[in-house]
Amino acid sequence: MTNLSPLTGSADEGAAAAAPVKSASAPPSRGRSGMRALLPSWSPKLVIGLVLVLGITLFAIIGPWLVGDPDAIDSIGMTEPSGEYWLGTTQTGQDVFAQLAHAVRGSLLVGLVVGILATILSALFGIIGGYVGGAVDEGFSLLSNVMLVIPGLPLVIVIAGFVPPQDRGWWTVALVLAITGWAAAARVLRAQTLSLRNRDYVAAARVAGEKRWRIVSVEILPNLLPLLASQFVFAVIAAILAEAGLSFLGLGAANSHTLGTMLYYAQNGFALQYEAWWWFGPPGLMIALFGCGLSLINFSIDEIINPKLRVPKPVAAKGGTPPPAAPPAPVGGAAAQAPPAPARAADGRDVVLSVRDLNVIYQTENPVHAVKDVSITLGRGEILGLAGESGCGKTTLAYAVNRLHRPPAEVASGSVIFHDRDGGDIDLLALDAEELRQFRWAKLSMVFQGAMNSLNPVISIHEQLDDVLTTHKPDMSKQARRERCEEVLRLVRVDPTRLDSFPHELSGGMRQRVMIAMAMLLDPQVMIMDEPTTALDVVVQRGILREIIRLRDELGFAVVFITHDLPMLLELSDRIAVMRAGEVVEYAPAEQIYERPEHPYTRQLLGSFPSLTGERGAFIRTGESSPLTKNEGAPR
Ligand SMILES: Nc1ncnc2c1ncn2[C@@H]1O[C@H](COP(=O)(O)OP(=O)(O)OP(=O)(O)O)[C@@H](O)[C@H]1O
Repeated sequence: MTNLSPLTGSADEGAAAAAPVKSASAPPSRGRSGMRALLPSWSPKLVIGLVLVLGITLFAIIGPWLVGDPDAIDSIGMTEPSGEYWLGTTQTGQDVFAQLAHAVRGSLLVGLVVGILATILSALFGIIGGYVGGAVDEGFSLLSNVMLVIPGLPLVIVIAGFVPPQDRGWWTVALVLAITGWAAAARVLRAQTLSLRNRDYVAAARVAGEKRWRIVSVEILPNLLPLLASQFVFAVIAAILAEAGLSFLGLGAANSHTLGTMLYYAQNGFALQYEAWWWFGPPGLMIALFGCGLSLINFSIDEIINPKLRVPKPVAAKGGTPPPAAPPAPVGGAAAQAPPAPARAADGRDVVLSVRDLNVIYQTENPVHAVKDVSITLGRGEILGLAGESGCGKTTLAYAVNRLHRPPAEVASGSVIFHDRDGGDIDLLALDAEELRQFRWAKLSMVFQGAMNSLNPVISIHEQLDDVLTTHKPDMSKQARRERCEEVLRLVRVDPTRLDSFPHELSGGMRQRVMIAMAMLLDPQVMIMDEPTTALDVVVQRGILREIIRLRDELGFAVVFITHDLPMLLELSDRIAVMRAGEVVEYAPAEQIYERPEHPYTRQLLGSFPSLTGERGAFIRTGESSPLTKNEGAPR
């Protein structure tokens, strides 16, 4: 059995399959290119945050040049805001507006310096320690742990108090705050780095001989950027607040103007008692507005840095007219509107699932019509193969059938009806969240692409299987749940003593079988398997496929088996649907697909597998039984 090699002569067609599709329901694209594509969408939160932060920063930069000397004393004493003094004067006649301009600059400098220093320190100790490991990590961890257990504020007070007031400028305070403020962030970064360094792409970079500094800066650092950015923002806010607190205690930057020192002098000048709101109000408001602005930007940081988290906006058509909205998922009476499903599939089986004219579109800047007018009927106990080259829409179809698709994917039209064993029809596109939760897994389960990595590494196999039972069958006793878990493991030929193992203690094939066992736990009527054996070697793959056929024969569930491996499907399936660029181009019994393929694309797919015509394709060429023959129940 070979994997699908790139189809000769089909490069354009393959590109067409993956290319954004402009269809009647897909509005004209207004794609962003280059750097613009990297920009986040302008959410109100981000806009307000940026306006606040940039406005205050601008005031801090140019304000001090436009105002007079903030320390100049005037004999007019404390006066309310007026045309001459926009924010009034202090007890000693100093201009509050002039003080505010210098104070905002001072506080922002403290915040910026602390933000930069604390982020550098936390990145250095957290990321380097986490990646290098060993003695370096232990040393760095010890240091950050020590910094964490020392109570922060008293330490800041001691350090700040140690520096004589005349030497205590804003930079001294900033240094003290940075030294005491990096440890918690370093711990988080270390934990994240430990997890990232075991990822496959980092291992691949290591094997490829990349230097350590490059692995850290190119493979690991970009994944930590959202964390670093929010830690920076948090450090800036915390520093401005801490400086204000220190100054309020008289331990702040004695010879500098900051918002904290302004509040300190306002308090010492009895501004509250004199109800001189113009003295203590503006600095307090500035701190609140700047913190608020940074927090709002912080909300958008993940979206800015991680393209996966960007919420796609509906794309407007040229000329400002909104695009024709995709019809919403049918509700309520959708089953009635859909063409009635045949009671029996073509081969005489009862129908368990019927998909009619399903359309799924990824509503991105360049909408992708990934599933086009697909209609398929799954018979009870049938194995339906879904074949087609990469990107033709197989996974999108499977997800939409199970309502697992997420924005930007939208079901534009069509229906998916489940014909229950008990007689009722269930319109899957009309189920609400709770109905869907009860339906999934109990009646239709799914084995995902790369399933062997879907098990949680820190939870035992038993707990993971047990979770499914406790969720769907809360009345089942503990003993009965254990017995059912053992039973399904036996069904997939994994020793039940493995129940208490953790995923890493099992081989890839065993993990795959456990996932299939999990999908069978609730005795579903349909199982969708999305390339469940792709990552496995051929021998293990065949073993698992044989189990699937045996289990189907024993338990009678239907299977939708998705793969690009057409020869495998020919051996496994009753019927095969061949997909191309989102459409089902041929849908027929497996024998017919093999013997009399009608569509040129099916012929092209078949022709691309050398084993079909070579020595090893005996079953395919002659119809002779192979070790993997349908309805064969013999164990490996
Ligand atoms: N989140 C997304 N946003 C935009 N387009 C997407 C998204 N996910 C998938 N697509 C597009 O939808 C089309 C179908 O993708 P799908 O993953 O369903 O293909 P597939 O046949 O399952 O491929 P494979 O066998 O490689 O998994 C592709 O053109 C793909 O680029």
